[in-house]
Amino acid sequence: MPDTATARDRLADARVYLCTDARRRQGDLAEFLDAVLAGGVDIVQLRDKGMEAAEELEHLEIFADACARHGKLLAVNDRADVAHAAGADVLHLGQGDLPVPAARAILGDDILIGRSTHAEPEAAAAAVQEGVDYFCTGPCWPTPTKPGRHAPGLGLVRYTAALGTDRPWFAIGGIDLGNLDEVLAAGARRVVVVRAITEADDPGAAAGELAKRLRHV
Ligand SMILES: Cc1ncc(COP(=O)(O)OP(=O)(O)O)c(N)n1
Ligand SMILES: Cc1nc(C(=O)O)sc1CCOP(=O)(O)O
Ligand SMILES: [Mg+2]
Repeated sequence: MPDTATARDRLADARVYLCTDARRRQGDLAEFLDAVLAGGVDIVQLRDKGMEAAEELEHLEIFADACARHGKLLAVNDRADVAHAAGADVLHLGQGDLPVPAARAILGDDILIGRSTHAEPEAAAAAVQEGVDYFCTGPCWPTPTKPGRHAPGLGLVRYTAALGTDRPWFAIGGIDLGNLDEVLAAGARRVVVVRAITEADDPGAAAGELAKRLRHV
C-alpha cells in the first residue's frame, strides 16, 4: 500500500484481521505485534473484555505504535470513547453494542465502523446499512474464544457471498490454516482470527501463511 493510502483504501485491501488480548508482557506484546504485522495481518484489534478503559488505553499505545510502524489499521472493540482517545482507525460494534448512528454522531465520518452479524437478516442489513464500512459473519465453527455463541456455520458465509455486496466482509470464528480452504470454498475472501495466530508456535509465520493463501485465491 502506498503511504498516501487512506484507511478506507487499506480496508479494501485487507485480508487478515487479528483480534487479540494484551496478556503478554509489554516488550513481548510489541514484539508479537511487530511479528504478526510484518507477517501479513492488515488490521489488529485489542479485544480484552475484562479491561477497564484506562488500562485499555495504555495498551492501545503499544498497538498504535506498532500499527504506525507497519502502516496497518488499529481497531478498538465496543467503546467509542476509547476509540476516539486512542486515535483508532476502526471501531468494531456487535449487535448489542452502541448503535452505528450513535457511534457516528460521537466519532464523525473518518473512522471506519465494523459490525458483527450472526444470522442472514443481520448480514443482509449490515451489507447496506449507512455508516457501516465492513461486517463480519460467524462463528463459522463453535469457538472457545466466544463461548456460548451459537455458530451459524459456513451456511452464513455462503449466504453472504451470494449477496454479492461490494462492502468488505470477513468470516470469523474457529478459522485456522487447517480449515481455511473450506472458508474460501464457501466464498469468503477475508478472515478474522484469534487463536490461529495468538496460539501459533510462530505467530508471524501463521499470519504470513494466512495472508499468502488469502491473497492467492
Ligand atoms: C472483527 C470482529 N468481529 C466480530 C467481533 C465480535 O463482536 P461482538 O459480537 O460485539 O462480541 P465481542 O467481541 O464484543 O465480545 C469482534 N469483536 N471483532
Ligand atoms: C470475537 C469473536 N466474535 C465472533 C463472532 O462470531 O462474532 S467469533 C469470535 C472469536 C473468534 O476466535 P477464534 O478465531 O479463536 O475462534
Ligand atoms: Mg462487542
